[in-house]
Amino acid sequence: MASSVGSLSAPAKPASHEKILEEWKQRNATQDGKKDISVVVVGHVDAGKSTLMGRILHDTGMLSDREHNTNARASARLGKGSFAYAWALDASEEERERGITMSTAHAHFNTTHRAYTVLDAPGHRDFVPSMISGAAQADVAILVIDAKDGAFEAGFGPRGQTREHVLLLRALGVRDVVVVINKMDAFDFSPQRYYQIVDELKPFFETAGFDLKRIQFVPCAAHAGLNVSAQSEDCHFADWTDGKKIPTVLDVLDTLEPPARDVDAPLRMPLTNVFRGQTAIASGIAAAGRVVSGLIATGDRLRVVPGDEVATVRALEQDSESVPWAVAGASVTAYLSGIDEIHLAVGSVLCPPSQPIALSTNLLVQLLVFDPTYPILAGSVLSLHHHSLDLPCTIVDLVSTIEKPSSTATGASGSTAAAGSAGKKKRKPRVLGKGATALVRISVQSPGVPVEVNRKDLARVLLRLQGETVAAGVVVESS
Ligand SMILES: Nc1nc2c(ncn2[C@@H]2O[C@H](COP(=O)(O)OP(=O)(O)OP(=O)(O)O)[C@@H](O)[C@H]2O)c(=O)[nH]1
Repeated sequence: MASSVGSLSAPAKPASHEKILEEWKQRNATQDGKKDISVVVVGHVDAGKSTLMGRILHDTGMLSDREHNTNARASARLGKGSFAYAWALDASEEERERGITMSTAHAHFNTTHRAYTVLDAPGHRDFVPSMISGAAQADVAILVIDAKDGAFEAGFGPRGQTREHVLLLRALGVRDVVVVINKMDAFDFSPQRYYQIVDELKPFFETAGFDLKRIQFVPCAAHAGLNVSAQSEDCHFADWTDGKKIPTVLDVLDTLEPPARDVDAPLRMPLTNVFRGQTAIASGIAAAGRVVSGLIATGDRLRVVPGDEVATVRALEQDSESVPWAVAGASVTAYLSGIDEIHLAVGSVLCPPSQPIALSTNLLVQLLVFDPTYPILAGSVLSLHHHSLDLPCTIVDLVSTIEKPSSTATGASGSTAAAGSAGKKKRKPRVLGKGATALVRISVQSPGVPVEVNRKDLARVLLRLQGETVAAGVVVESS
């Protein structure tokens, strides 16, 4: 069982939060239990994200042979046999029909030392907001690259999603990325192709502000299951390193460290989904999301922000199991009573009634500007993304900007260079240029956004304009 949840044998009446924290800290100190990590899977459309996850779920026992065989038969009937593994995550009829992921799917699997919650984000550019919502909840990321001839080049090209996804990950605070170079079967597992891709990606990661020590590369062929959980005689990865074993995707995932969890802070649980659920665990109004800070326990009375409604947690579900409590880092579904569904929405935050999160309509944001097609000026109306919330905002004032220095303009991204490095500072610029860092005032409509400037997880925002992510940043002041 994951280290952030209580056991099923806990009493119906919850222990005090102090006792829960004590138990959780003790468990962590003795390394009893697996560490919880949430991972978002990103990459250009058709790179093989869902196939890789389906394969991982199968190899870790979360998708049975029977379920997989059913998917294989049904997908073959539609002439889409190659999507059999992807169907484990692409569950809706439209997704299966079109062969693409449209919403972010949730699944769970365990490696030897870790309990993973996986968010399989869509690769298609029309669904970037879902990807943002997935990445905002993630501790680490898997970036899937299609190694096929022309496919890597298209994905990494100007219209490809590889670049945008890497920049978004960095902007959303993800620091560890496992780059899975997939479809290596199409190149007969050629080390030349693999290292060519690695060599092109590395400078881009560096320019985007990642620490290369935290970027790990793994070759695989997800569809055939090569180097996902085990190597096989058919793949020649072993030959590349004089017989020394190349780590598999699961080997690498098993070594990632979760970030420190803010368990002592008040509960903050932004909702990613609200629905009427009926499972073996509970039924009724269900609110799913990630515990960003603090802890949640059955019996808790919680305030829903925005609004002043209070609900009671009747039951909690994590990894399809009933749990009495969960702490920061866990993705859970809370079954609520004493509240009407209309008071809950995607983007609402569950908080203790005595310490609700504040809502702000005026934000001072430190921004990193990507490569906008349309100019960003004072008065521009954009959409602001904060966790799963997405609402219109207006740029009220361009306070200052530091233009991208020309020496970094050659970065592989061509879009965001080393932010903050010695560029020229300009007060009251007329427009925000590509690659600039800027301080801007933004207003959003009432009731506002639940941001907390002292907590990075809750201070990050992204700005989009006409279906394109144009800037990312951190709120430094809010009112
Ligand atoms: N040759 C080869 N094809 C693969 C491999 N992995 C996946 N594919 C194929 O690539 C196609 C797309 O796979 P998906 O898993 O749906 O890709 P995706 O990245 O999840 O797609 P979106 O979510 O829509 O962006 C399918 O036809 C897969 O069978 C692989 O290792 N080798």
